[in-house]
Amino acid sequence: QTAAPAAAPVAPAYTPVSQSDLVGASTSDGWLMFNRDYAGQDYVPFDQINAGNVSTLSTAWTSGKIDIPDGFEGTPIVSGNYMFVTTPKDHVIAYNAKTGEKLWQYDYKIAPAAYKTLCCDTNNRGVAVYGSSVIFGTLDNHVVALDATTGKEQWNVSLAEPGVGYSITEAPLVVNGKVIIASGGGEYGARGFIVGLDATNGQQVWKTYTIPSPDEPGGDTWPKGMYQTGGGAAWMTGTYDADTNTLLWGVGNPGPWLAKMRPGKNLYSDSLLALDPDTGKMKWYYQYTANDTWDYDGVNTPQLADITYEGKSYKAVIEANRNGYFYAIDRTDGKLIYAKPFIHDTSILGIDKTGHAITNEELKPTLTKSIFTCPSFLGGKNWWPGSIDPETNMAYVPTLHACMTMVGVPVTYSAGLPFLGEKFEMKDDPTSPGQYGSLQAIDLSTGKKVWEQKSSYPWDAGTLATKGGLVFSGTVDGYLKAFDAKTGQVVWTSPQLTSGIISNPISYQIDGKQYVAIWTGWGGVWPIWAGKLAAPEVKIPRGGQLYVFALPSS
Ligand SMILES: O=C(O)c1cc(C(=O)O)c2c(n1)C(=O)C(=O)c1cc(C(=O)O)[nH]c1-2
Ligand SMILES: [Ca+2]
Repeated sequence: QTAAPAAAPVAPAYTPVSQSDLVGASTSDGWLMFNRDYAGQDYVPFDQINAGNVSTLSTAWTSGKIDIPDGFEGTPIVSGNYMFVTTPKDHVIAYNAKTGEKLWQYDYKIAPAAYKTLCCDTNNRGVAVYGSSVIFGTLDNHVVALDATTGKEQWNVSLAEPGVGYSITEAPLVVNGKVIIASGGGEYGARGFIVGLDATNGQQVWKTYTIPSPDEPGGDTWPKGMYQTGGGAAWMTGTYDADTNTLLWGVGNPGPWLAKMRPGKNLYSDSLLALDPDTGKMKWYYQYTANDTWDYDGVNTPQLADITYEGKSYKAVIEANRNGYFYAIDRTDGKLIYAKPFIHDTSILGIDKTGHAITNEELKPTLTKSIFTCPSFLGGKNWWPGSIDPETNMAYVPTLHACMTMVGVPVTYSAGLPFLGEKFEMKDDPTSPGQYGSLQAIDLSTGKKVWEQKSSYPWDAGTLATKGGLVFSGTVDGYLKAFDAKTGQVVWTSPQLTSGIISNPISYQIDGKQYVAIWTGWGGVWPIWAGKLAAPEVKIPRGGQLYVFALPSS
């Protein structure tokens, strides 16, 4: 390249990221991983932006519109002065996080076969940073490492063929020099797995299937041979307990969807797995929904929190599950602390003496029986990460309110085709018709709702809690909002942005200035699968744009 050097961006210096930087991510000025820190709290200890001044928040810089019509689900990662983002088509872009200057762009070429096995839109939720690498997964199942300062490829490995069911949508997590990442593909019967790759060269160190073979523990919870097409995709980034060196990772729905075809608990579908990050060996598991027939993937972020419940202290892992229950589980042994419904729920009847959900067997469809149940197959909450505020002791949870009809249909497995065995249609929740979403604050020491902001739209965006006493989240019609963390009152609404928001807001500081960043870019699962319920969103313009907000300079 001989282009005019004066126009070339001056790349800021980059400080390589170490394992101790990742362990200390919660006190960093950046946003070093998908959920900011290993605990997965999506909380920043910054209070420059607060209830007193948030009304003056304005745009510091934007990316300009990016003309891709699919859902922008990526969480920007900020390390030093660099911000790394992904587009739904596996492009990676580096910006100067302070000025918005574009530093480089890497255009991954997705194998066309990959597009036929994407259940829920074309998307990429972001990168991981480690050493001088920026690491991400692709829809055709590669994991790629780029040089953070130049965007040049360092290594590129393939985990599975495209077109047979697998696809990677999640951001990797790096622990102890290993890139931990997993596939999606539960709707295609692809047998789920999680891998640990050597971060220096991409070589596989371990691979753990989420669905056991007959000779492994849990293998007897499947009818003969069905584990091979049993789904169980671990398609959302997990978290990590550094104190006990334990990885926590959620597992999705079993395949096929029609449970009557696979009697048994179908471990480890819809479960939380505790794994050794160095070997992939399982320490314990907790199954949220046994023998699931409703697509209640157990993949929502397992968030670490130290809580008190009924007078006792626990090292807990918190998860607002797709089955509509808000769980607190002891993260030292996988035992339930409590689980409480946070939406209208007919699929789950309560919790039994062993601490597990009692599923409503009457509301499981067969080839001849159609059922109506709540929540819908998109769950009481889908993948959008919530946040945990240690000061208010609350979890801020984006929730969905809808029900569904469902009936069995004959299906046989064929690689690369949907493996469902059910037909379904989303319906209004009779207890809250026309109200498809809410943002809820839940007290960690009771599991009970403290406040709720209802919306006619689904609540399709993640949340960010800040020490400034604020909770940020986005709306389907394109507004970023700040809520008072204690009361839920709206204290700031952005101007209407170019598209709807289905991503997770982040915050970072550079040179003593606090920024809040968010992608717009409507898409994701709702417009594809919500049927008539998604009619109001047809008018929402498509295309992505990254917005970065800050207080005006005084
Ligand atoms: O079982 C799976 O493998 C799998 C994967 C994905 C994905 O990778 O995005 C989703 C789902 N399931 C799913 O059930 C779902 O509701 C969903 C929503 C979204 C999205 O990006 O909005 N992805 C997925
Ligand atoms: Ca699924």
